[in-house]
Amino acid sequence: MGIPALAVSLGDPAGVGPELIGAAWALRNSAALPPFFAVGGAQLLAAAGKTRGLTLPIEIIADPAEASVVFPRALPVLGHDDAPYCPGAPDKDGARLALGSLRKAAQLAVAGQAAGVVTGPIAKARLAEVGFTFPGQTEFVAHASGTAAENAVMLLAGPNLRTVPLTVHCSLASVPGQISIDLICNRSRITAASLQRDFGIANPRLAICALNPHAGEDGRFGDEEQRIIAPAIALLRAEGIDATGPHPADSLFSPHARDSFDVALCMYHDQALIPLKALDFDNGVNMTLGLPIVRTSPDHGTAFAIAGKGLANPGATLAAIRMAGDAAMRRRSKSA
Ligand SMILES: NC(=O)C1=CN([C@@H]2O[C@H](COP(=O)(O)OP(=O)(O)OC[C@H]3O[C@@H](n4cnc5c(N)ncnc54)[C@H](O)[C@@H]3O)[C@@H](O)[C@H]2O)C=CC1
Ligand SMILES: NCC(=O)COP(=O)(O)O
Repeated sequence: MGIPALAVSLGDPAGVGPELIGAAWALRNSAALPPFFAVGGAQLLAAAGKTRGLTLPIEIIADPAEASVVFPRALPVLGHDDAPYCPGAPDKDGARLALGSLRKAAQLAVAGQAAGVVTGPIAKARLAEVGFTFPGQTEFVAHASGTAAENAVMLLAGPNLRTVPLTVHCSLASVPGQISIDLICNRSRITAASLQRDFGIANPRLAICALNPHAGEDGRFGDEEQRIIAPAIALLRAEGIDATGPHPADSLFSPHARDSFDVALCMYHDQALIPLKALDFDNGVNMTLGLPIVRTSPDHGTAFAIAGKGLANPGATLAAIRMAGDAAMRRRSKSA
């Protein structure tokens, strides 16, 4: 029996998520995408597709197992949950639909009825208004799959770069207090194992960023490098992990330096996401490492201002679906 289809959650219905699901289905052959189905939103997806000039054949399915058969001729949509299409105007009904779609997609992946989950972009503040208590979809999917939040690691991956933010959705002021030897070692171990398992990199090279300018300049601009980051790197190296650093972050992303590592572990969100989005915005994928299930997402957000205008680039959604399919295949072939 083949691998099941991927479950794709809608994201916020007022954002670019729904139109990009339709665009991905329309490009499925040229983009060599694995089979996927959307979780809910049949009317919404049809209306969003129209804004891009697409008349999408949509078939509602009752069981994810039907998706792979339907996929070549129509966009499979699981179930009847729906909402009106109001691009650029998020509301609570839409947030509830987004949350229900995310929850169901994650459940199906956990149950093995989907090969993995690809999450459409949500606005965290909108979902919080309808009871979403997690900082983001990363922590939600970790919880749904029985994984401790500290073991769910955010990877941003594009054709030119992979980065991991070691701290994520928190204030910049809280970052120095959150960085510890345990945090760096735990997330580095998960990253190294995931690059082997999901990307087939036998001996991943991890570049660990400094926190301070010039890696602290021998303690003149901060001592986190000496107290925390260098000792963590020494521990990782003693375990056989190819970790280097602390690297001054300003030069780590130059074309020459990028050849010297497979992933950069960064101390805070923007240190990781700025270079990734500068280089690979239209093909960037957010993947959660350390889970028993595969989860990816496009790197971008809801982009409310351009939703429904035919302007949103589908590249990151295509890349997220493809990466999830590749990872699921690798896991499947290893366990066979
Ligand atoms: N994976 C997810 O669920 C993510 C969700 N977000 C959420 O999205 C909301 C908006 O966040 P922003 O920081 O404004 O980021 P954003 O990615 O939504 O928009 C940033 C800029 O990029 C443009 N853009 C985004 N996607 C595009 C695409 N596919 N093609 C062309 N242009 C595109 C937008 O028009 C805007 O100018 C926030 O509520 C945030 O929480 C942000 C990042 C990821
Ligand atoms: N900046 C990345 C982002 O917001 C995605 O977060 P998540 O919802 O995937 O946890």
